[in-house]
Amino acid sequence: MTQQQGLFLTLEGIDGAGKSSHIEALEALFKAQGRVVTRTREPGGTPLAETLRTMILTQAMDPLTESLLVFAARRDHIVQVIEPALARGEVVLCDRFTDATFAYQGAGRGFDNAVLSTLEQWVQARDGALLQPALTLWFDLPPETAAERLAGARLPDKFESQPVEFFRRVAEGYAARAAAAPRFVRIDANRSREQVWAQVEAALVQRGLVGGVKP
Ligand SMILES: Nc1ncnc2c1ncn2[C@@H]1O[C@H](COP(=O)(O)OP(=O)(O)OP(=O)(O)O)[C@@H](O)[C@H]1O
Ligand SMILES: Cc1cn([C@H]2C[C@H](O)[C@@H](COP(=O)(O)O)O2)c(=O)[nH]c1=O
Repeated sequence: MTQQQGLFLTLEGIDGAGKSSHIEALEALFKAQGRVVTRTREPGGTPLAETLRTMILTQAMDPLTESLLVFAARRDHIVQVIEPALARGEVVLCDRFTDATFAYQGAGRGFDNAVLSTLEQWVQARDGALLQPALTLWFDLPPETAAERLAGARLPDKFESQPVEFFRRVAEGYAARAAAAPRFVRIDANRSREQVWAQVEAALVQRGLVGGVKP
């Protein structure tokens, strides 16, 4: 039997946009197609990267330190989890990846995009190219609505405690990334869960990544 090609798919959006609410159904959808799925997240996905995640999400630090820790976690995640899973022909579903760094540290914190691009080159170099997702589902939701959804849902972490202006900049960062890369699919997240899921499923079907099977 020929091995299937690995597929790297990421979910992006501001905090509270609804990514995590759909990742389980996405996993089920690919499994229903006979695919093996590695579901993971950033920052995190390995013991070392999860330790770094705790630091990043709980401790105050300057934007360069934050960026270096995010990319250090990413490097370990790529080497230990993402690349091996892709080499085995699996579907890697990752809750956030480098677009989040450009959106949060770049647009949100105002950190230098050129430095982030250099770190990206170092960390994601792969056979003379850059490891990038094949598809990025961008959950686009107004920051005010995201804040309403998160209010009372859980205790806010360091990023979730930021004012709405921060998330406006992060959302603009995502919009700029999406305009520059055809791998992005905008999901209108300001809809019911069912309507959001219908857009996700349609995006995958349109690109021939899954058949029309319901999970
Ligand atoms: N379409 C929707 N309509 C209303 N509420 C929603 C919808 N989708 C998700 N929610 C709720 O909004 C909150 C945030 O959703 P979720 O945790 O999936 O967002 P997220 O993008 O993963 O956030 P984070 O990145 O901060 O983890 C949750 O309480 C969830 O139940
Ligand atoms: C990958 C990545 C993440 N962040 C921020 C974005 C979120 O606020 C948290 C992760 O929390 P989630 O509930 O798992 O979404 O980390 C960041 O600032 N930079 C990054 O590169």
